[in-house]
Amino acid sequence: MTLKKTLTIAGSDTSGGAGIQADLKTFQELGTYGMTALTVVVTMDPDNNWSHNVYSLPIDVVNSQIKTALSTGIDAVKTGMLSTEEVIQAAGEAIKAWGSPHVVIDPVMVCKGEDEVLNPGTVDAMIEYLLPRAEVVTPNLFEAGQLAGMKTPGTVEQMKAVAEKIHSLGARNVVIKGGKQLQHDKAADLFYDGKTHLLLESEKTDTHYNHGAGCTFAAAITANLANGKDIKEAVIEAKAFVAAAIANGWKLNEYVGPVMHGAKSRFGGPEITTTEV
Ligand SMILES: Nc1ncnc2c1ncn2[C@@H]1O[C@H](COP(=O)(O)OP(=O)(O)O)[C@@H](O)[C@H]1O
Ligand SMILES: Cc1ncc(COP(=O)(O)O)c(C=O)c1O
Repeated sequence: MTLKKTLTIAGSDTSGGAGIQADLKTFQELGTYGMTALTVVVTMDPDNNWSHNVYSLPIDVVNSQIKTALSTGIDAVKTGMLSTEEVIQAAGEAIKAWGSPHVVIDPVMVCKGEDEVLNPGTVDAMIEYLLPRAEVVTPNLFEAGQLAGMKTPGTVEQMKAVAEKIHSLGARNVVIKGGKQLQHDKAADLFYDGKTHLLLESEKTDTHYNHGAGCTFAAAITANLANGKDIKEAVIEAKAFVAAAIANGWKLNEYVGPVMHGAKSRFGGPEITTTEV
């Protein structure tokens, strides 16, 4: 049996819910063979309210992993937490040389909650090296505003304007995640392919146990693209996958509640409605 090969270039979340851990669990659930290029290791301090430590790997080590993985003939690539401009440039150049279209950019800038984990200046590098290579980019509201150089969108109309700006920077498709943040009765994301704005909606789960949702969503899109789905289908199915994962999120300890990456195959996923807006 030949499996489609998916690569994540991202950080390690030691707590297991986000980062490459989320990506590998998702790749596995969706029947692809996952490979990794680690950029940073994130640990949490149990003696200091679970505050985050971020340890960056040397650029040579990052490059060597990317080269190893791409040499195997990868079908789709995802990027997640890329700690420095140097790593963003390296990832972008390797993806360009690789030359295949299935590139999912999750422009991770902050972890959910408080901790700033990315250095300032990385936004410009993402715009230069990653957006022009993206089949799809998946910012949350804050990240979308940063990429567009506009204020953080707070309404669907504002999301549309921001999506158009990000598309003009070279990303072929844009999904802005309204998620829990957007003042809206559903969990709503805006999908823009350069022609049509589609609002994707599912029931909003009332939970704090959503750690890793963004990574899981982007990883599911990546696996779906590797498996041959078109971009719209890949995004809609990924939304159902992550919605099920959030609905079954659970408490790891008093600080963090990860999503359950394998929920959809066990319990099914919700219906996603799509409306042109
Ligand atoms: N409470 C929720 N109920 C259902 N879906 C949600 C909820 N929160 C987020 N989502 C969905 O999960 C996906 C990831 O979004 P989000 O968690 O906001 O990303 P990020 O982790 O990057 O901030 C999106 O499709 C979003 O709409
Ligand atoms: C390595 C890593 N990548 C990405 C994220 C972003 O996680 P989320 O999917 O919850 O936005 C985190 C947050 O802790 C992380 O530690």
